Amino acid sequence: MIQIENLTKRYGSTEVVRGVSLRVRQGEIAALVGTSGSGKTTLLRMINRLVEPTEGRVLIDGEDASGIQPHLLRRRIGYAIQGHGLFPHRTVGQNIATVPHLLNWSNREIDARVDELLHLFQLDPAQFRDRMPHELSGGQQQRVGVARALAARPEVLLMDEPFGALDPVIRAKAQADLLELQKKLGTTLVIVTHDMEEAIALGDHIAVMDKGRLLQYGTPKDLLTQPADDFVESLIGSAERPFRLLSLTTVADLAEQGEATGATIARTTNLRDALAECLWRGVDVLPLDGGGVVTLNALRTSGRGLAETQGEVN
Ligand SMILES: Nc1ncnc2c1ncn2[C@@H]1O[C@H](COP(=O)(O)OP(=O)(O)OP(=O)(O)O)[C@@H](O)[C@H]1O
Repeated sequence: MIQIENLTKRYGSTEVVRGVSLRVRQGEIAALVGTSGSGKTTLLRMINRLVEPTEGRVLIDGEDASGIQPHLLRRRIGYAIQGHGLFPHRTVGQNIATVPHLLNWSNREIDARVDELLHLFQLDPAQFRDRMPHELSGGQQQRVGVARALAARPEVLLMDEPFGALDPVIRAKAQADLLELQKKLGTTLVIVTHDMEEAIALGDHIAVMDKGRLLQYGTPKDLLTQPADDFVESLIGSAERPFRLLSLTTVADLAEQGEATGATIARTTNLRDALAECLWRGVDVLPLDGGGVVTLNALRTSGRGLAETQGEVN
């Protein structure tokens, strides 16, 4: 659990983070979004004391971070940044081993951990362990960057625009991999992103920042249905809101008995993707994995229901 209490950062007379309080529960993902310069990175870096707070405090599992030596704190908290930040003259294996090495793990333990993480990130150790970072694609570099941040099994992982440099297709894949991994490991995650879509896809809770202030901290649904003010509403994008709401629910909730032709879709498919699939295939019913169907009619009704809850009925 991360508790951020009334955290403020001033440079001279300028307050770049202003009295922010929020909690991230064990195993949850918090996404920090907001305009450029709103203080997201500064807030993130105060969690691992790369930036020292001017006022307020951060508790990690109840322990005041200001009482933990910064270098020890940073070994407990993984940190991954945009453009991966890999050491260019060290192999993939050496990069991943950085923190375990600092913690004096045995060579045997380190080698086993490196291979375990490479497997986890779908990079064959025999093929990738001894490569240099420049011998990897952008997506592979990014995965190694995240693997390195996770190497010493940190309780908390901080990520600053980790997928910002990736193209949209790889980015979606990287997000899905991260979600799966995070569920498996139970890591508490705080991620800074410019991309509301990414925040909605990843965040259990989303923190919206503007000019150093926290405007709203809530679930994706809270933000979509009850934006705290015009700024949050504009960031959410009112035109896309119905689609974003659709992306929060899976077809499993709308499954009906019946049969339909064509390839089945997973029950975890969200309503937006199912709607796109109907339009793309030109059908009004889709078969589901494991039996049953979802109909275009059910998707429409559900979409209308969601729109009504936010007062957008026409
Ligand atoms: N060391 C520093 N000295 C003075 N001002 C700083 C320092 N670091 C950051 N700032 C200022 O603090 C404000 C917040 O910066 P921060 O990087 O936290 O914003 P951000 O929301 O992460 O922005 P972006 O999305 O563009 O990365 C900016 O106006 C920035 O210029």
